[in-house]
Amino acid sequence: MTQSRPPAPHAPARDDSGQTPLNGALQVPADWRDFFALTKPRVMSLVIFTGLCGLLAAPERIHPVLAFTAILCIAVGAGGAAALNQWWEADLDAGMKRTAARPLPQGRMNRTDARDFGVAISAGSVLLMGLAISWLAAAILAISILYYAVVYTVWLKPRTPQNIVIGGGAGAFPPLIGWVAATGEISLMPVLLFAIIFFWTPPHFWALALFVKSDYAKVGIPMLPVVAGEQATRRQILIYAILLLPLSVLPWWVGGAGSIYGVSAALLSLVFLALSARVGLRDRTGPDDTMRPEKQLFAYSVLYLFALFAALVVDRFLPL
Ligand code: HEM
Ligand SMILES: CC(C)=CCC/C(C)=C/CC/C(C)=C/COP(=O)(O)OP(=O)(O)O
Repeated sequence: MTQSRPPAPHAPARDDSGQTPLNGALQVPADWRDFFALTKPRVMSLVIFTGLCGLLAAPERIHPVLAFTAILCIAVGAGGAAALNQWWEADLDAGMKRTAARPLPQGRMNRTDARDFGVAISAGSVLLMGLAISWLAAAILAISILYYAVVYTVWLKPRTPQNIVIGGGAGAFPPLIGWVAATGEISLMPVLLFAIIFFWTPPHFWALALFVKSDYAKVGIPMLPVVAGEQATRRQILIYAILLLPLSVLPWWVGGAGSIYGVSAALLSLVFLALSARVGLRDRTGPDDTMRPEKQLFAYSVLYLFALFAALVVDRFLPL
């Protein structure tokens, strides 16, 4: 039977000692579900999927046990980085509707436990990747963890509206890591896969930022719609979607993928461009606007990346 947990009060102020949860006392001691939630499993599912596709699309095969270990390391490393992100941002998360139900703002976990968990599983994943797979893959995994947990979360996010453009590099590493785990080296194809996610990230995130703008404004995070306004954000979304179209077909153009991938990439990116144009060319919205085109673009962005990377793998095993 599922254990029922009492609703926790909305978290108030920051605990400066960093030793206790935000609302002073634990409401319910943390259990595995809280630690699991700390890894942002829904977001990381796509990170893991793109990492797996990078590994499967590579021209060399490794033993299934090693392949499983490599993907496990990517998953655990990404989860560790997500835990560190939430440890650092616990007070901000408490102030935003979208994030207030997370374990730390809800007082289900000590902040130090979240930090220690994040450090332990991040370090463990890098060490295992190095010992079992390769130190090059381990080094790239370590860079991506530090990129997300430190460069993006601590440095860029609170400082610049270009935070996710530069920070987008963090989420673009998994297919590169998967590829390097399989082949032991970096080549053009994994760099192209990195570039695709890098250019996909701004429309993915800014579509969401447009409809949760007030949350970010409330806690003082300088996301683009807050700082530059809605219209500028809409134009930027469109620009990145235009760039993504030729970029997504480049793996086929350079001969790194076949026509199943090429046709899929073109079709998927055309739909992405159409939805982005609907958002990008939209006039000002009023306060009661449902932001349906923005919500649809965000949902499609997730589907897009799943489908694009799935096409890459199908293409690899069913070349036409
Ligand atoms: C700097 C880069 C990125 C930022 C700032 C960002 C931000 C976000 C945010 C704020 C959400 C809403 C999540 C929530 O409310 O819990 C989200 C959802 C999501 N993101 Fe990203 N994202 C980024 C990159 C990526 C990357 C690289 C991937 C995967 C390759 C990814 C996959 C997802 C998925 C799958 C969801 C939907 C989760 C759900 O179904 O609830 N994101 N993203
Ligand atoms: C292997 C490895 C380390 C991969 C990195 C994974 C990854 C997808 C990084 C991108 C960042 C991400 C999910 C940001 C969420 O934004 P946020 O943290 O600003 O969102 P929030 O407001 O929901 O906390």
